[in-house]
Amino acid sequence: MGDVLQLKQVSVRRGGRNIVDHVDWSVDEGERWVILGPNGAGKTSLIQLAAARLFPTSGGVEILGTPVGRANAPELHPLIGLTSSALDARIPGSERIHDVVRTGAYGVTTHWRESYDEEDDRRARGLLASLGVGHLADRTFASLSSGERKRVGVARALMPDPELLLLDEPASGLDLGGREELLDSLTTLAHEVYAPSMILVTHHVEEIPAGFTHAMLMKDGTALHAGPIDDVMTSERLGQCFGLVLDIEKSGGRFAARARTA
Ligand SMILES: Nc1ncnc2c1ncn2[C@@H]1O[C@H](COP(=O)(O)OP(=O)(O)OP(=O)(O)O)[C@@H](O)[C@H]1O
Repeated sequence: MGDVLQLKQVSVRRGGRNIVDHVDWSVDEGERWVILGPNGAGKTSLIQLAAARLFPTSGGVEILGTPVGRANAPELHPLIGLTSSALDARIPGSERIHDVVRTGAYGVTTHWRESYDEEDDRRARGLLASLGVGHLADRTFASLSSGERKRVGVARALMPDPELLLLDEPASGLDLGGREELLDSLTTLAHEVYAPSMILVTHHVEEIPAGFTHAMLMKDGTALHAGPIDDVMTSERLGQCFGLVLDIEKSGGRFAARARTA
């Protein structure tokens, strides 16, 4: 098992402590995971391990059946789509949106000497359209709203047709309309036959798209609970993770949570 991603007793040590602490985790084809946890729990570190952009201090990571090391990580990168605000920050503001998406095929953030064929152009246009931002293809990255940038980021991450899609806080900073449009796009993507396996990090249960299958709750670098989403997303488990007494509800495949009042 763990044919997409397998972590065995993975720790990452920084500043004299384990920021990821003995994590075991398996992600299989077709699964869509959400990772939740308080600030500093280790969620982004875990995503970076899954992206072969961070390496364990101890333990082993396998991506798509290949044990990951610094030497072979670049070969794995085209198989992994990644979107995060750190990556968005590296894209020059003057870059044309069509190029922002096309350069995702090479995992670079600015158009230089790579060559593209008609199929690449068609794919970039198709992805922008499927994320509802096809009309922005000729605009510059700097001219987009944060919600539009997030959707362009997902289109870019999908450009190399990855087998694993990693989304680090894709809905952060979006207004209600922008968040709902993005989640709708992700739910549509989740239900496509050839959709990649997905891992999404968020701070808010309301930002979990319908159709996600599994959840991990992280705390202090550990995987406190991990498994099928309805087993993990309970008031008791989520409350334990965030140190709160919570009520959690699910309706139409979406979750909502709030602190319990006396
Ligand atoms: N190079 C480093 N040296 C020391 N500590 C680090 C280093 N990199 C990360 N950390 C710490 O590791 C912890 C986990 O960070 P990480 O970004 O993975 O958490 P997170 O759950 O994504 O947090 P947030 O929800 O706030 O984005 C944090 O306490 C962070 O300060």
